[in-house]
Amino acid sequence: MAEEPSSPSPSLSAQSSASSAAPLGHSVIPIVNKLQDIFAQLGSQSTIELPQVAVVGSQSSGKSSVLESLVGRDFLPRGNEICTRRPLVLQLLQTKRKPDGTEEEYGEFLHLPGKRFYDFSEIRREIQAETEREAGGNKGVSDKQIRLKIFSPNVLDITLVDLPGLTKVPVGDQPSDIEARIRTMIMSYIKVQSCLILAVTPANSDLANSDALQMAGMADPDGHRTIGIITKLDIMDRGTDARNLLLGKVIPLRLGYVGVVNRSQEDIMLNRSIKDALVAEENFFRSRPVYNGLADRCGVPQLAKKLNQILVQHIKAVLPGLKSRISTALVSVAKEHASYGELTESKAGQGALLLNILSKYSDAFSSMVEGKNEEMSTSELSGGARIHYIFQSIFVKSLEEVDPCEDLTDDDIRTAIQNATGPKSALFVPEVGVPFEVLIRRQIARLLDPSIQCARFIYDELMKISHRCLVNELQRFPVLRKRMDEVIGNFLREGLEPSETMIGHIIEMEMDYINTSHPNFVGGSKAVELAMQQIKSSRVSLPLSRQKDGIETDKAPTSERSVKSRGILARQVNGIVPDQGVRPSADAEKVAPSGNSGGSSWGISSIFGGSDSRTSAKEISTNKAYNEPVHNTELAMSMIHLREPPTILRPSESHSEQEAIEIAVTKLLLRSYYDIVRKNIEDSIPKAIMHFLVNHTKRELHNVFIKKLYRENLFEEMLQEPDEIAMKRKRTRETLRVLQQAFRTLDELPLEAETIEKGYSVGADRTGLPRIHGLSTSSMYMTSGSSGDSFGASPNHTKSRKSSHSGELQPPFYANADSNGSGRPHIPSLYPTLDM
Ligand SMILES: Nc1nc2c(ncn2[C@@H]2O[C@H](COP(=O)(O)OP(=O)(O)OP(=O)(O)O)[C@@H](O)[C@H]2O)c(=O)[nH]1
Repeated sequence: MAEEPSSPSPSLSAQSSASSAAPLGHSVIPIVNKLQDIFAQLGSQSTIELPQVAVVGSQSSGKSSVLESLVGRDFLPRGNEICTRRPLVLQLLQTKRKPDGTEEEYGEFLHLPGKRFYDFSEIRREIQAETEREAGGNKGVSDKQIRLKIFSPNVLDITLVDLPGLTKVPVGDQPSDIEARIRTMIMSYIKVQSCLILAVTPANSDLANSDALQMAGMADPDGHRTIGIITKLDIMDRGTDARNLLLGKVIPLRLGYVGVVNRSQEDIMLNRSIKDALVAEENFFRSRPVYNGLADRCGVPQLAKKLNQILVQHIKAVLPGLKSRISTALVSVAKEHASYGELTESKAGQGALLLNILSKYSDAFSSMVEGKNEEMSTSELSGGARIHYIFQSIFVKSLEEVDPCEDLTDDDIRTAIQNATGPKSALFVPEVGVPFEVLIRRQIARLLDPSIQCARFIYDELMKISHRCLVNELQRFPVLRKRMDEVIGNFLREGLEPSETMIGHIIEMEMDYINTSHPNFVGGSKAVELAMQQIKSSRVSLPLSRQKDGIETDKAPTSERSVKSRGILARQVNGIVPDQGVRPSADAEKVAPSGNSGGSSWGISSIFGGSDSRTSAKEISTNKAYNEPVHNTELAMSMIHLREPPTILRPSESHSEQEAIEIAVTKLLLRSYYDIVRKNIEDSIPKAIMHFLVNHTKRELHNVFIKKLYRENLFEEMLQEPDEIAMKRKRTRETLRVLQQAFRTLDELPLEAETIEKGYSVGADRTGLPRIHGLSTSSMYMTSGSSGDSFGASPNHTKSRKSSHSGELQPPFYANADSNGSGRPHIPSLYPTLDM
């Protein structure tokens, strides 16, 4: 056994030499710890999954003891009765030795910031006290972490998590489902992909029943991040050893096993130090020939080194993601910071700032209206698109749906015709032209309301757009925002007035001159022709019985009649759908066959100023009106009494065919002309609104802002910012600084680190050990010659072992590295039980 006489008693401090074998790890892990602190400062620790090492196992399997040995100090509550009852997150941080060679080791709790614990037994007491604060004094378990940092020159940089041990039977305050609860808690740590799992199983228990391996198998089925730890090698039954366990022959594990000997309860009671324990452990392995050749998997120092190597690779793997997260955060924080702007004190600076804001606002407003805004939503219409929608899909569509004759009954038309005839009606044929004009004006007037409404809608839209401009930038200037809102509100209201006036003019213009010469207007003769056709077809379509029974026919429900005549009447001429309900009145039907062929003589002249034989119909109605008093003549022989004219006079009830034609013609004319006006309105109202309101605002807004707000004496007041903004600016600046620092820290990673260790692929090489970027990890572990030697694996010894195994050229203490001795490079599944 080649012992190094000069070497100090092996403790973790001895690992500093081992760690120098893998300096890359040390260039990375401090960065991660730095980042951890940075993110803790940012209060977003949970957003980054930093690599951790969690210890799992059943109760009293030796988890805390393993951790303690790794740290090299006594500080964890340990023992048969004392268990881990809250997760303890332990961050080991390597510090530099002081120039005078002395070392300083201390712990610091997150819940007691700034308080350094130099006495490690005090740390233990604090852990116990803190455990009880949260989980009570009677075996209760809590998932609330205790966070502890250990600063020491004697540790490797690793974050470790000590977890409560798995237990089956509830004791003390433990709830009945304690096992399930602890499993869930453990799972929440070890399921995280960046968590390395130390699955602790005591050597004196059955590995096949190991809770630790079972849970690790669930969390890490591929075994990429599970290291098996076999404790209590010293108290195995006489005649048994853990060689096969360590070689993975019982349950193979990709990352293999490390066997350790911790202090026994007796050792603890005797206050045996960890240093002594490590010496004892070393002696233990040295004195057991069965463990010869397994130096790489025996002892706490080996575990520490192995862990560190793997951890480095883990960190490497998460770095790019980390970096991109930081840069994303950086971008958004920088943006937020920029939105708070810089403080501007000078008048000139304030003026420039104000001017800039006003210009940007006006530009943003125009962009939104024009649809050039970069932040335009893709989920809904906004800005100009909404304006277009209001014009086309609301305004135009609503107008298109209006039927000008919808609210005009035949009686209305008849009344209008008779009123237009005036006193001469009995003698002369009236013009349809006059009632047409009266009626069409009435219809055109109806267009005013929707047009005004349309303008108001657009006004509302512009208001909305204005509220959406520069929201972020103006956040810091509430006074300015308010003043700008006022200015633009007033300005838009002012813009609404001329547009409404213009709309009024447009409608009045349409009403003022009814252009019956419009080329698209159906015209009188065509209308008459169409009306005649309608009447004719409706008559043809009437059942014979109804034709005979005039009164009944007249009183038949309109709907029934219209439905029947619809098929024949519904023809579109010049864009006009003839009135489907038009039908001859009872009188008309009676009169028509009596030979008044006047229908054929109807033409444009008769409508717009011509004369015709409308007399008969009129006469009938007049006669009828006078007939009633005549019945009473015998009662008034001497004096002829006139019936009092009724206060309200209705049009004559007699309906001639001519009248029916008149009504039909009027409707045709109304529809045709209304169509022309509607098209004009649909076209000119949006134009008026665009010109007087929308574009006017776009053009003038900037000038108006300058005129109303750009006053030197107002700068101060308008650029006032709330305290909250100043605070936010300060906070984001700080966050930004921290993030930038984090980003730089990541950038400072030595290039070689990037290239040499690009993450470990756990594919095993021929040694059965994981490969790290093409390098066998064995070569890395081999650099720890001291530890190999410390178990007496002298070079010679090594050689002999090497040759004893399969003849392959590989380091001796890996000679049996393939977990099942088959030389199989890969262990496909983690837990197939291999019987020996
Ligand atoms: N002989 C011997 N005793 C050990 C070994 N490891 C741990 N022990 C003892 O086993 C007992 C439990 O050890 P702990 O380290 O507290 O075990 P734990 O898994 O952390 O326990 P819980 O936190 O309660 O689940 C203690 O008395 C230790 O001294 C070992 O390798 N050999």
